[in-house]
Amino acid sequence: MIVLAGTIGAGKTSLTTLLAQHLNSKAFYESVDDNPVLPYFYQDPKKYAFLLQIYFLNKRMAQLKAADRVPNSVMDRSIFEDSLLFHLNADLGRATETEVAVYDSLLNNMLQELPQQDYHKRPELLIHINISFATMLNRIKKRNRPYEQITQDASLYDYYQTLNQRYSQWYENYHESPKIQIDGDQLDFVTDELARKRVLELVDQKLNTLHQTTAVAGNQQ
Ligand SMILES: Nc1ncnc2c1ncn2[C@@H]1O[C@H](COP(=O)(O)OP(=O)(O)OP(=O)(O)O)[C@@H](O)[C@H]1O
Repeated sequence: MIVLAGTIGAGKTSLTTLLAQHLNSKAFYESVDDNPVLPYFYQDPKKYAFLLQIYFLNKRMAQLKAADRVPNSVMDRSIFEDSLLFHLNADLGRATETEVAVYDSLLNNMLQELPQQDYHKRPELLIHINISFATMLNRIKKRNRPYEQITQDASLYDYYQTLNQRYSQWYENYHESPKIQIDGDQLDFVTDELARKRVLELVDQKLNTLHQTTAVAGNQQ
């Protein structure tokens, strides 16, 4: 299982599609437009932050179980980032300490579920698409989901900025699996054919290295 990571508008969904095609495998998407809680969350984050996380956690666990059965499956967001987003929301006063404690413990419990398959919960590779704050704002504007627009709610500017900053730190501290970072400002794999090729090359190289390491480890046993 390969998982994509990155802030809002980083291009996770698009790269998931590209990679699944490239690897001749299956893509697993978190559908955003039919998320019943998201518009409410943006309207009243304090009231709906906890419910939104429970919604995402439930969906992602189901997705993980389905993706686990497919070789080389590609997922459009990692379960680990939900925690990053929830902790940011909690720090902004949108969730109580108790809600955070309950969420953290539930996440932990769920990740330990099916212990015989525990290693499958850790992806083979995490791909972080790193974009600057300016690119993030452009993409959000261009995509035009009403509830994400800063013109609707000026406080979103700070939320997005902090989220973008926390992602860099989060990636540095991520050690659940092998990882690779793609420069999403430089490599616009959605519109630029050459960039697309380069990104797929980078991923192939990393996967080859990982497969070689696994083969060597296997031979030594
Ligand atoms: N765990 C979470 N907590 C709060 N909001 C979340 C969480 N996960 C996703 N979101 C929200 O859901 C929406 C979709 O986010 P996400 O980054 O997954 O997809 P995206 O914006 O389509 O990204 P991409 O363009 O990279 O595919 C955003 O408004 C984001 O803020």
